[in-house]
This record gives sequence, C-alpha cells and structure tokens, in this order.
Amino acid sequence: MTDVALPLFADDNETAAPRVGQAFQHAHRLRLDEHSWIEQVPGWLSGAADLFEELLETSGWTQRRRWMYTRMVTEPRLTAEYRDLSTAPVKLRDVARRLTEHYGVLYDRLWLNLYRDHHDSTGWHGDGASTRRRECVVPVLSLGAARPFLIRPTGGGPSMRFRPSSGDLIVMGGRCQSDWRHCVPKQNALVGPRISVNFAASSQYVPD
Ligand SMILES: O=C(O)CCC(=O)C(=O)O
Ligand SMILES: [Fe+2]
Repeated sequence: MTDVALPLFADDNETAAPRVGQAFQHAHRLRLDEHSWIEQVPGWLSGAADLFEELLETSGWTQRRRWMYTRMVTEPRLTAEYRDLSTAPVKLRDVARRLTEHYGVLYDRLWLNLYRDHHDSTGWHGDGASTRRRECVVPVLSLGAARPFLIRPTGGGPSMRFRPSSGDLIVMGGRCQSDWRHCVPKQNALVGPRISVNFAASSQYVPD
C-alpha cells in the first residue's frame, strides 16, 4: 500500500492526521471458535513511523510495579494511559474515531505499551478489567518493530502466532478476553522498540 493510493480525510485540526486509506480492505478475520475471532489488518495505518516517533517522545511513559502473588514485580515494559480520550494526542483521537466508525464501539480511552527492546514483554493474559461484557471488540495498533503476538485458549492448547508490523492492526473480538489469552513474548535476538496502542471502551467495562 502506498501513500499515493490512500485518500486523504478532511480533518478539522491543522495537524496532519494519520491516514487510514482503503483501511480495512486487507482485513483478514480468523474465527477462533464459535464465540471468538481475531482480525489482522496489515498496513492499516499510513504514517505509522511518524506516529511512533511522536508517541515515543511525547507520551508520559511510566514504569509500573505490581504485586504478583507475594512479591512486588516491575513490569517488563513502560506504559502510558489516556483514560480520557480528549487528552490523547490528536492523531490517536483520529485513529480511535475511525475504529469507532468501523467496529461500532465507542473507543473513549486507551493505553500504550512501550517494549524498549527484546527483553520487554507482556505475559499471557486477558484484558478482563477493561472488558466485562460477554463479547467485546479490542483493537491493538502496532507501531515500530514487529513483535510476535500470540493467542491461545484459556484452558490451554496450541497457540496461534501473528507478527504485526508497524501500522498493522490486530483486533480481538467476541469472547477473546475470557475464553482466550494473548501475549507478546520476550525474544532472544535484539529487536528495536515497539509501541502498542490498546483501544478501550467505557461501554465494554460494564457487564451486559
Ligand atoms: O502489545 C500488544 O500487542 C498487546 C498488549 C496487551 O495485550 C495489553 O496491554 O493488554
Ligand atoms: Fe491485552
């Protein structure tokens, strides 16, 4: 996909908006089971490199620590959060709006992970705290280095492996957050930094 092929969207803000062109044209949806699906949209976001640099510099990255059983652990990544979308960088607001239009879910908050290098990771989990509805749609935008993204049934079983590149979208749907677990594993070989933008919706925080 080239920039030339992408239509430009009018934007009321003078800051150049990242372009989502024939955006979902290359979407590939995989049915995981009766209730869940995962969709990969390669090349979804044009201008991903610029957005990556902007977020790297401007997001208020924090190092989180949390209790794991009996000990305090330092999370192997940095995090930034926008609980109120109106405080997020304009480009992310624009991206959220387009996801809202497409998936029919009002994405009004988001969090970002920064994987500084191959040592950083996210362990197996479901986004249970932000997805209390039975069925949810959770888009994750990848920026920067490509890293494997794995998903497997909560009860165990073989995992499926994706490798989203910068500008690609991975969307988990249905009961993915309860019946399935996902992770971004550590790597052996050196990789550059990656940012993931995780879109959340207040409407999905409450059970139906
Ligand atoms: O970085 C990713 O691709 C996924 C991150 C994630 O699953 C999370 O923060 O809940
Ligand atoms: Fe997650």
